[in-house]
Amino acid sequence: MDDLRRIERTTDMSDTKISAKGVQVYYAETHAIKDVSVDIGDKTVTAFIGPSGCGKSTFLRCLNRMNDTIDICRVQGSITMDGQDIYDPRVDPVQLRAKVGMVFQKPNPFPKSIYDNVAYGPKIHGLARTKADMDQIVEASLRRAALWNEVKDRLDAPGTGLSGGQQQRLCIARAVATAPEVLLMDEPCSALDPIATAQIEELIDELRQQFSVVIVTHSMQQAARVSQKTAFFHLGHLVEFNETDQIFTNPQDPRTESYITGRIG
Ligand SMILES: Nc1ncnc2c1ncn2[C@@H]1O[C@H](COP(=O)(O)OP(=O)(O)OP(=O)(O)O)[C@@H](O)[C@H]1O
Repeated sequence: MDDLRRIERTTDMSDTKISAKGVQVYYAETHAIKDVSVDIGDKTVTAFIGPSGCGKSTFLRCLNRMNDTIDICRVQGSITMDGQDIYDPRVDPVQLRAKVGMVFQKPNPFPKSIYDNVAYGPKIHGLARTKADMDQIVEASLRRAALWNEVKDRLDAPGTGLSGGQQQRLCIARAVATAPEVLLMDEPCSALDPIATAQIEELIDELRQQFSVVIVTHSMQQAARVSQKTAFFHLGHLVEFNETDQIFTNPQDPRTESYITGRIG
C-alpha cells in the first residue's frame, strides 16, 4: 500500500502542467502579485479563490500572457508549461493562447454565425485543410461544449442570438476548437442563472478528462463543487494551496479560515 501511495505521489508530481515560480506582477507602481509559486496539475480543475482585488484574475492572465496586452503591466519570475518557459521571447503569444485557451466572465461571442465563432481559431491557426475537416472540428467542439444538440440545425444563425448560458458554452466551444491543453476560466458563471451555471459546472467536470482547467470564482460552493485543488489568494499573496477538501474542511492558515467562514472578503 505504501508503495502504491508513493507511486501515486510521484505520478502527481510528474503531472504538473504549468509551474509558476516567484511570480511578481506590477501595474505601474501597484504590486498586484507577490512572489507566487504554484504547480497547476494536468487533467485537474484548480480553483482560485480570495477576496475582491486579491489578484486572482491577474495571476490567471499570467498563464497565457494575457497581461502582455496591458501596457502598464510587468510580469517577473518564471512560468513554464511542460517545462518550457512561456515568457521566452521566441514564444508567440498568439500560439500560446491557442494552447492555453480562455473563457471570460461575460460571454463574448463574435458577431458572426455559430459555425464561424467556432471555426475562427482553427482557421487562423491552419488546423483544417478542407471544409469537411472544419465541419468535423466545429461539430466535435460544439459536442464537447454540450451545445451541439441545441444548435446543430441553426449553425448559420448569429452566436449573439443564443441565450446567455448557450453563449458561454459557445465561447467554451470556441476555446476548445484550437485543441488547447489548458483552459482558463475567469468567473465563467457570474452572468448566468442557476440552471446554466449547473450545466457549465457539469461541463467543467467533463472537460477535465482532457484538459487542465483553472477557474477563478467568487463562489466557494462552486470551488468546492468543481475543483480538486484550490488556491487561496489574499492581498497579492498565495496564502494556501491544497486539495480542495482540505482547504474547505481543514485550512492551515487563519486567513484562509477567515475567508471560507465569511469573516474576510
Ligand atoms: N488593468 C489594470 N490596471 C491597473 N491595476 C489593475 C488592473 N487590473 C487589476 N489591477 C489591480 O491589481 C490588483 C488585483 O486585481 P485583480 O483584478 O487581479 O483581482 P481579483 O482578485 O481578480 O479581483 P475581483 O475578484 O474583484 O475580480 C487590484 O489592486 C487591481 O486594482
